[in-house]
Amino acid sequence: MKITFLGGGNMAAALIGGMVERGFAAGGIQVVELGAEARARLVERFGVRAVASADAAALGCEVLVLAVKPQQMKAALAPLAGRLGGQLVISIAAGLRLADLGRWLGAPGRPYSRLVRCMPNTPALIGAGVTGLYADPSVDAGGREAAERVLAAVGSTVWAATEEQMDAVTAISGSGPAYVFHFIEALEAAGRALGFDEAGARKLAIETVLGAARLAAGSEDSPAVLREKVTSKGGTTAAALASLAASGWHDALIAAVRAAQARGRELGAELGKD
Ligand SMILES: NC(=O)C1=CN([C@@H]2O[C@H](COP(=O)(O)OP(=O)(O)OC[C@H]3O[C@@H](n4cnc5c(N)ncnc54)[C@H](OP(=O)(O)O)[C@@H]3O)[C@@H](O)[C@H]2O)C=CC1
Ligand SMILES: O=C(O)[C@@H]1CCC=N1
Repeated sequence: MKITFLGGGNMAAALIGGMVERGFAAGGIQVVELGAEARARLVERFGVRAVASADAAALGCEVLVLAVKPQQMKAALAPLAGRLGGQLVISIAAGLRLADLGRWLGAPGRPYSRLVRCMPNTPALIGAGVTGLYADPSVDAGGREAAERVLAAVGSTVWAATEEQMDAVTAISGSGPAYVFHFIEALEAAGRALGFDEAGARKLAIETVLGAARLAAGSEDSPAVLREKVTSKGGTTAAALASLAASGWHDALIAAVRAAQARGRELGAELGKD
């Protein structure tokens, strides 16, 4: 499968790195990226072809992945408008709606509809991503399978029932790694405050999150039951969890996810006006 990325930043690099690592031929991957340094890095790291603008070779792909920032999308698509000939287009942009992408990509009066919205996350780089997908209703089973094949190469996939749900996917798992890194930072800071050096505190924090996530993923017990199994009556964990509850962190996290979802909707509405 020939695949071209429009935009070669953080998320495109995570997807490309994960795909190449998992046996996707680098020769079949091209990147259209404005930045000369970013292009050179992609060529050096992954052996892909990187160009500054979408030439005929770049558009001679089966799958085009839109991986520029939402605010950059309309301008990035302008040179492609009306030039696509049936390629499956996968947008990974937060918020942007299929109808607006289709309008920007199509010819006047003829919106492009072979479109799938996807929301991956950066653990794709190590094949441990999770991606939500939603296809325009006109995309056939072959198109849906092709989108799923690309994203399944770098982790697991979940189909959303409605396009609206993509803003929720973005808020939970797209942005989610940042919440987890923030948690690791806090646990590491606690380790430092309790006398460990940086390396020791970081190792304790990261290995705890890694081990707990692996245990949760492989266990028949729910996360709540696993938590209870750590929490001895009258013990240390109970003291920590009571302190966390008093700080309202559980509701704070739910509010944070809702804020991310609202921002996704806002981006879609704001940017789609044009
Ligand atoms: N980062 C993440 O964890 C995730 C991001 N996403 C989505 O992925 C998309 C990209 O995000 P991210 O990788 O973080 O952003 P980056 O800014 O790292 O990557 C975007 C890249 O596209 C380049 N670019 C801008 N305009 C054009 C153009 N017209 N043609 C070609 N290249 C262009 C940018 O160059 P320059 O820097 O010079 O502007 C930049 O290198 C976003 O839409 C985001 O919503 C989705 C899931 C997770
Ligand atoms: O922060 C963002 O907007 C993007 C989308 C999900 C993760 N990063």
